[in-house]
Order: sequence, then structure tokens, then C-alpha cells
Amino acid sequence: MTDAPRRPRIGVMGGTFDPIHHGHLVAASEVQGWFDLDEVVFVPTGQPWQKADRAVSPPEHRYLMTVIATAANPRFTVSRVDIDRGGPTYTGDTLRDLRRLRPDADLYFITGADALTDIFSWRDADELFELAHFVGCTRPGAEMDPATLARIPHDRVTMVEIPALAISSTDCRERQRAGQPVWYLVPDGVVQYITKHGLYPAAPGTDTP
Ligand SMILES: Nc1ncnc2c1ncn2[C@@H]1O[C@H](COP(=O)(O)OP(=O)(O)OP(=O)(O)O)[C@@H](O)[C@H]1O
Ligand SMILES: O=C(O)c1ccc[n+]([C@@H]2O[C@H](COP(=O)([O-])O)[C@@H](O)[C@H]2O)c1
Repeated sequence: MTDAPRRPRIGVMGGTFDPIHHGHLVAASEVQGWFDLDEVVFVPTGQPWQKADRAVSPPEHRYLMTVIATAANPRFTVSRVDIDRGGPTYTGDTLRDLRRLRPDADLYFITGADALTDIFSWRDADELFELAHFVGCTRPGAEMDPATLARIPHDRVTMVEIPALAISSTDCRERQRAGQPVWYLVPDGVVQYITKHGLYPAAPGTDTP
């Protein structure tokens, strides 16, 4: 008797990716290895409704930077589901769309511990754990709140430690605006894309070195 083939395992890395940086890529790569994932799909948000208080770059720029950053890894792909759906982005919709596209696969939603700490502020949060297994990446300075962790069904969440990468998109944008280098914080092609399209310009009247 032969064993049934194992179901494909797909990692889902949702993010605003404004811009995508090496913290995102290392987290996805570590989780891919940890869970022996067949693929990790990066899903740039359409409208990140919890970031409505700040200016977010147009989705096409964030999508193209994500494509550039992931192009060299044969296990990394990029999905437009959240951008093409339009309207505010809810992870329930993301996971339902991906399940429709890949009904044969088990989904692993990859998120930073800081984002996971806020998960009960997400729409229909309790339903999300039926749609995917959640992987919380501990990130420097962002410990997972134990009370929130206790509310998540214990067999639907795994915490993993990621090599210390204190990189954030906020810091990359601020560095670019201040004329400081973002080389090596984001992939080279993303640095070139940011320069080519003039993303994150200095505020008028700001002195840059
Ligand atoms: N350095 C990092 N290591 C591990 N996970 C990260 C890191 N940076 C972001 N993440 C996670 O990646 C996902 C997408 O993050 P997002 O695109 O909002 O980047 P960000 O750096 O947190 O952005 P911002 O600083 O603009 O809020 C979230 O789940 C977030 O917690
Ligand atoms: O479903 C929600 O209500 C929800 C609220 C906030 C964030 N998320 C998801 O969390 C992921 C990281 O989001 P962000 O805003 O930190 O880039 C991304 O996939 C978002 O769609 C989802």
C-alpha cells in the first residue's frame, strides 16, 4: 500500500510592501523552510484600511516592487487578488480567493508578531483560523502579546523566530525621504525602482544631504 500524496502547502505573505524589504523576504524564506512549503505567495494589499490615516503608494508600484524582489526565488510568487478585488483589503477575502484558486492546498498565513497582536481588530477575525494556519514571526521589538496568543486556537498558530532583522517599510521610506541609503535594506532592483519612479520624495523645503 502506498501513502496518499501530501497536500500542497502554500504560504501566504500579505503586506502593504511600501516598499518590500529584506525583513519580509527573510521571514518568508524561513517559514518556507520550516514548514516545507511548496510555494509562498506574496499578496500586496489593495487598500490597507488600517493604514487609512497615512499616504500609501499606488498599488501598481507596490505590486511591481514585490515582483522585482521575489523574481529570483523559484518558490516565491505574487498574487494580485487583493489589488484586483478593489475596496478595503480583508484577509478573509484574500484566503477565500486563494482557496478557490487552490482548493487542493493547505494555506499558511505568514505575519509579523506585531500584526498578529492586532488580529482581533481584523474583520471576522475568528473565522480566519478556519481558513489558514497562522505563522507569527517574532520581529525585533515586537513581542507577541500572550493574551492575544491565548485567544487563537492553539493548533492553528505557530510562532517562529526570525533572524534579527530590524527593518521596516516605515524606516525605508523615512531614509529615502531624508536622502539616506536604502541599499541592502531592500533588494537592489527595488532601490532602482524607487529611484526611477521618484517614490518617497523629500517634503518640499526639506534639506537632504
Ligand atoms: N522585519 C520584519 N521581519 C518579519 N516580519 C516583518 C518584518 N517587517 C514586516 N513584517 C511583517 O510583514 C507583513 C507585511 O508588513 P508591511 O508590508 O506592513 O511592512 P512593515 O515594515 O510592517 O510596514 P510599515 O513600517 O509601513 O508599517 C506584516 O505581517 C508584518 O508584521
Ligand atoms: O482583515 C483585516 O481586517 C486586516 C486588517 C489589517 C491587516 N490585514 C492584513 O495583514 C497583512 C499585513 O497588513 P499591513 O497593513 O501591516 O501591511 C495584510 O495581508 C493585510 O491585508 C488584514
